[in-house]
Amino acid sequence: MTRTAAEPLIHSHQEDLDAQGGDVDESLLVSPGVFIWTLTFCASVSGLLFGYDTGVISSTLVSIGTDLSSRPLSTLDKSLITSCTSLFALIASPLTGVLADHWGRKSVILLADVLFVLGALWQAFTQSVWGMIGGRSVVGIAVGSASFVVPLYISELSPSPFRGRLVTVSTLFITGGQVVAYIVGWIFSTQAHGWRWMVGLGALPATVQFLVLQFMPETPRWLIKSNRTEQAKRVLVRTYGGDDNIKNLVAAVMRRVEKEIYEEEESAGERAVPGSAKSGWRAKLARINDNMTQLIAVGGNRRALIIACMLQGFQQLCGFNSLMYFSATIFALVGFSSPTLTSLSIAVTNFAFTLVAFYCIDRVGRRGILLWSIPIMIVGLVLCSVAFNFVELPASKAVSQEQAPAILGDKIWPLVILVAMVTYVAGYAIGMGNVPWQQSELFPLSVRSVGSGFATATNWASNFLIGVTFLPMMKDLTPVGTFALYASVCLMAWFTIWKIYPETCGLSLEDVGELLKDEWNVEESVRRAKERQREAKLRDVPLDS
Ligand SMILES: O[C@H]1[C@H](O)[C@@H](O)[C@H](O)[C@@H](O)[C@H]1O
Repeated sequence: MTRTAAEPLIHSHQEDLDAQGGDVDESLLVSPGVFIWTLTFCASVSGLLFGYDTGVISSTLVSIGTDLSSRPLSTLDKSLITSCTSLFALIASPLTGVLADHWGRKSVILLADVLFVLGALWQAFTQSVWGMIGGRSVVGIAVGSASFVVPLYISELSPSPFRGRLVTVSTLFITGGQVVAYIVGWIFSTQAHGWRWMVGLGALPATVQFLVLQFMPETPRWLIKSNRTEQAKRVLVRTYGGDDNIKNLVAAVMRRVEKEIYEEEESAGERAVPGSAKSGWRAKLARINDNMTQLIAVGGNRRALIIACMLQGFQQLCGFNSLMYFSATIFALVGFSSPTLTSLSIAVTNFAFTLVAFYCIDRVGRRGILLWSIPIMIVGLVLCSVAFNFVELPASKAVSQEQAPAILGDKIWPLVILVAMVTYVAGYAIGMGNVPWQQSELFPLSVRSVGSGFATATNWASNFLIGVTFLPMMKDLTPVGTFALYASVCLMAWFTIWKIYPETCGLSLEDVGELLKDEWNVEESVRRAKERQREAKLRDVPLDS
């Protein structure tokens, strides 16, 4: 079999299967091709913007001074500027979830780019606090749309053995964007009006992505659903490589998706009230209404929604973003002389350990990686909570982001807190930080987009909650209580995942739907995942090397 650089490697057993004309197994693919890598990287630029825009706000707030409305920012101004982004993200994700079904996944990425540019320029040129809130809200709509549609786009394009790691690339870009935001913030914070550059720079990658996206295809699954089968076939051929030897594989994927659509349309037909045929926008509204109902009423969809929302909720409620937003404040409180630089260790650890997730996720599995990484988070949080007992905090001063005083006490405990936080963040980045973004694979095609939209809204709602409760909790519940609470949330997450989250690693998108159809199927899924691993070993092909 000849192979060009643009084609994925495929195990030679594939040729035997093709010769026999038998059905084909995606796990025989040995690596993704250049085409799919290129699409993944281009789509993930939205992740970079997501990370950058959410990460840059803390240095922006401390650099604005009196540039807006000719006065210093009040605490209320700061809260509004910070929280409006997550608020608008949470409103936008279910709405653009519906749009992604009608316009296509790519169109929503394009829309998000336009909003990213608009929001960045709006913030950079605004003269008032309300102008800033307006700009941040536009960015919120962009972030809310991009955060669900990019993993959806990637998972619908990816061959199943690589889906986990390809979706993880978008999380790598998010965490990378946060590191870049910290560094840019640090560079520009010393310059007069430097914050305008910090927020304005986000327009650059968005413009580049907008241009590159013109050359990128829609996902084959959306194309098939929109009756564009020839186009879908062309995308699949390029995704799996142009080689004749994979034609059976492409045909098998087409068959699988068409079968799923056929079954879904058949049951929609059965559900339709006789004589209720509508046309135009009425038909569209009826379709949207039907999708929403099906998301809740059909057992498999409901289970998928519960798992996706549960994972997204726990991703935020475990408290990671309080460190992302306020770690400099905490490090200043416990006495580090350079808190901003110390807090960079949080962002860098998050990025570095997402690389570990990238390596492991298709080997260990989604469920597997969560079950062994959450205990690491718990160890970090408990250690943190214990260490805070030994650090004397300035009781007279409220915990505020502005000027937390440098202090005190024994030097060893602040260091223990740093080590504990880094341990927690490492555990988070390996599992919780990225597995919830694999959400799209849980839903069948008919409700994939709306389901992912709702799960993403859960993420942003919980993100908002953590953002507004962290500082009051540090004050009223004390740091010891706050970190102990996050540890107990992680414990709850572990048990819930253990009970209801089946292993989806290596399954095709269509097979995941089958898995959740009648029950959670946890034991069966784990057994089958082990079987797949054994088979791969027997063939001497790592599932995902
Ligand atoms: O997956 C991402 C990532 O873990 C980020 O670091 C975090 O800030 C986001 O909230 C999360 O959704």
